[in-house]
Amino acid sequence: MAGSVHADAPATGLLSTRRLTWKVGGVAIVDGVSIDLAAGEFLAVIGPNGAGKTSLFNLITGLRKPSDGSVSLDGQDVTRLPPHRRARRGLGRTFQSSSVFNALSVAANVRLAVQARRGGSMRPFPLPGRDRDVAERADRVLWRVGLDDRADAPAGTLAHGEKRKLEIALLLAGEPRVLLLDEPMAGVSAEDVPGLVALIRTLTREEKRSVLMVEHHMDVVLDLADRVAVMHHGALLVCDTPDVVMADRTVQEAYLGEKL
Ligand SMILES: Nc1ncnc2c1ncn2[C@@H]1O[C@H](COP(=O)(O)OP(=O)(O)OP(=O)(O)O)[C@@H](O)[C@H]1O
Repeated sequence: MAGSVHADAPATGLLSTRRLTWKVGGVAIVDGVSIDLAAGEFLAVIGPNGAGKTSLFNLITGLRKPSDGSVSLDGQDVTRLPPHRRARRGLGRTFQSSSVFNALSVAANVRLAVQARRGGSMRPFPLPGRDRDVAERADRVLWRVGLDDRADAPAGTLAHGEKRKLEIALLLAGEPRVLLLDEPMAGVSAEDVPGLVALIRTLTREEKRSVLMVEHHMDVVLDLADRVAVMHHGALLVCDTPDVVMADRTVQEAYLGEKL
């Protein structure tokens, strides 16, 4: 398996998995995956439909319990921790299906996420004084993703591209050290893709965040990723630089009949 981590190697990444496995009815949906995500690294996870990419994310964030193997953050085993405890340790995730409250304003959605991060209640409207720093933090995050001019709009009225930005804002509100982006370009119109790619590049490279991203658009993957992990039938086929991965014959074969 080119460029990948040996299953017995110590967990050296900011985020590491070892022999991570999830079986359903005896079938391995995720099959012995060992990866290391270094601090400041951008690792893309690709693979044909049904390869197990979202399931791998679910195991890393704790939404699913593995049948075998481990997940560690900063060298600490978090395999048994529930999702909110992993989030508190710096693991943040966007979802393919939207996690936005459509009836609330864009700003109120972000304030809720900031409050949740600070261990506050989920009150949708800030109180004066005590919650001022929450509102200020939310404003900063909205400005950061370029949604400050849409702060008062109901979230349900946002266009697809704007909604993706709001999902990224909700993620940033949690102040994560490791960002898990699940298909950030899904549903985004072709003309909005470059803007969203530029935003993700700025948020990650300039601020040296570590990112694990599942994405089907290969041009986006090649544009952003330092390394690419390819999954097929639940297992890791290759994990290496984009050039090496694109030239790999087993990868071409895995994608047979699909556009790479
Ligand atoms: N809860 C479940 N029970 C049984 N099978 C499941 C479950 N969740 C996922 N699967 C199956 O596991 C396989 C991997 O699914 P997963 O969504 O992880 O793939 P993926 O690589 O993210 O696919 P896509 O690119 O289409 O989003 C699929 O065959 C899917 O049907």
